Amino acid sequence: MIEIRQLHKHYDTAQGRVQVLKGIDLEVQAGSITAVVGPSGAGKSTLSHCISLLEKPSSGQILVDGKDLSILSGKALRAERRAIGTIFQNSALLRRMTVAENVALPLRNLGVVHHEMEHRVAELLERVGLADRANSYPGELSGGQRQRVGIARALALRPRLLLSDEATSGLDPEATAQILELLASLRTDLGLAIILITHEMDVVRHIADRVAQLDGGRIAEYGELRALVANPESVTGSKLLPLHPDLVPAGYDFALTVAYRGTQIDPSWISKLGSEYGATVALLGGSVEAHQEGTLGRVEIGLSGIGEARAIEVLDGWGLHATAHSQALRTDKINGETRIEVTV
Ligand SMILES: Nc1ncnc2c1ncn2[C@@H]1O[C@H](COP(=O)(O)OP(=O)(O)OP(=O)(O)O)[C@@H](O)[C@H]1O
Repeated sequence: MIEIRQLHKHYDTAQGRVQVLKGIDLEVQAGSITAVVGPSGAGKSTLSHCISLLEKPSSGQILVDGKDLSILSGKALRAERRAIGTIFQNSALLRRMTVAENVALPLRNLGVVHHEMEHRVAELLERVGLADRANSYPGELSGGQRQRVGIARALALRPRLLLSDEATSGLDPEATAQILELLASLRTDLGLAIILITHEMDVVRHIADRVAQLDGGRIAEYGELRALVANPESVTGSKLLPLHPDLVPAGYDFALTVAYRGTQIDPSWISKLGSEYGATVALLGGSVEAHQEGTLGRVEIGLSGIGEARAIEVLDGWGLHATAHSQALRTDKINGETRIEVTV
């Protein structure tokens, strides 16, 4: 398990002290993926550099299975840093070395004997699906393949934490999907703790177990992905599955924001509101996606023919968390806009 406790980082500049990280607490269990998201300047890169021990935190702890790595330096730091493998946006491979030589680098630096090294490199390349490209040079590979070589190299010393710093930025959707599939399999098969620093909400939604929203050097929100999405008040949740809160359409009594809370939601719940409770439902907007642990969804509906409290109660019984629109929104009725009408 990786624990980051009260991590602070400041820089002293000619203009004075810049406090970048202001007490970060994070806990990443083995076999789980935590995404760190946040706007530009929030401190994501600084956090990444501190976790990978490229930079020393000003204060706080980075505990790997209970051992504080932030206080180490020199030889002790080099030895313990092995617990943390990092993959970067540009994969950072050496262009004049083959794929196999790049993956072997950390093992070579450690003085691993030749035949053991060859065996391990072959195993790693097999793991990332590039066994047939051992003798290629990075320039001969696609961006996604280079990134997989970077992952193989990061795994060479059997780390317990894999830190992915914007590793899928700039990759096309297919290559991104392959990298995410690989990371998910590493989480499950090797029980790795993975920290994903990213600005790509699609990536987070597909793969993260927990999400930390960094803002101004602090964690503004932190929790299970499912819980954040199911909480209509969560800022992170609304970024993960954005809705466009809208007004109650003409002819409808009220509108609800409905978040999927359970993992087994009956997909016909909208029509059931009509067939079983006599409601008329307008679908105003929404986003529903299959996720590894079931369906994630946030949907906005307009309703009539049923009371608001009753609708909320019924939806709750189906594993759906409904919240009413604010009074201000309800008093304004919309006219003339195209709506998707659901016949129930
Ligand atoms: N070496 C440094 N000296 C002074 N200030 C720094 C230094 N490194 C980062 N900062 C400041 O810390 C803040 C956070 O920077 P950081 O690069 O960590 O943010 P970020 O969330 O990664 O942003 P982006 O998504 O744009 O890469 C910024 O205001 C930046 O100017």
